[in-house]
Amino acid sequence: MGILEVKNVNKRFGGLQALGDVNLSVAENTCHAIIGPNGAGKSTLLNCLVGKLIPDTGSVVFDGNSVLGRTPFEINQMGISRVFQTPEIFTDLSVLENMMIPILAKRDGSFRMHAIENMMSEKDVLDQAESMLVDMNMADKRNMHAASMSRGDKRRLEIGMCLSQQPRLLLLDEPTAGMARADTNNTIDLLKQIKDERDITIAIIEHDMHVVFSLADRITVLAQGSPLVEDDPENIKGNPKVREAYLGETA
Ligand SMILES: Nc1ncnc2c1ncn2[C@@H]1O[C@H](COP(=O)(O)OP(=O)(O)OP(=O)(O)O)[C@@H](O)[C@H]1O
Repeated sequence: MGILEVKNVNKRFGGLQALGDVNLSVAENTCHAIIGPNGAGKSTLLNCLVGKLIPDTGSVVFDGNSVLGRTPFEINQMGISRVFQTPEIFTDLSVLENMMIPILAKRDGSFRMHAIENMMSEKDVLDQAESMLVDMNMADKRNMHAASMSRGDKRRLEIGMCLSQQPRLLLLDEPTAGMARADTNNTIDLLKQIKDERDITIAIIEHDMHVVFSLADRITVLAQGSPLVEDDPENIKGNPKVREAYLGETA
């Protein structure tokens, strides 16, 4: 039994079957990649896991509890954190202030913007944020304006902000989209480090096969809304069905 169990999930948008009978089991403390061509249903599936979409039928169970019917905030409190394609950071604030926000939100169960004014007097929150910046190799950037960071560093900060909430499942939605190769490689190294050092499960959607094969322990290929195959990376690489569906090659 995986930490995340998706069973017979269906989702239609009008006449379009975006997800058809999706089954997915993500084992605890592994990195599970979900790949597939454009329009295969990857983002729709991810949205069903975090409460942004509700499946028409089927179940989504995290650590023995259904996520269906819960708000994105409640699902986050259950231990699922999501990193979006575009970094979701506060560009007007410093790197340190950004890191403090999710820690405050987790502690208080909500976050109000005026809390920023008194944030620096919160010694425990400050210590946790500083410590996470050290873990992310960003301590030297603590006073930088978040807006002035590179795309790779913004993503590093955002991943750190997610981790500061101590999630058990980290969902990554194309974490290296739009990055230069050097930033992509730094992000791969960071995610490998997170995998090795933390008690965490990672599910990743990614188009860049270099990223997928560097990180994934298990891969599910979606095609036209349904799982085509699930296997280990080595077997996925050589699978003619995958090449045909995903790479557009004939077997
Ligand atoms: N809100 C929506 N309303 C109508 N159709 C939608 C909606 N969201 C997604 N779709 C459609 O559902 C299908 C699956 O889309 P989805 O974004 O999940 O695919 P994807 O695999 O994530 O694609 P990509 O790799 O291009 O991001 C597509 O045909 C898309 O146009």
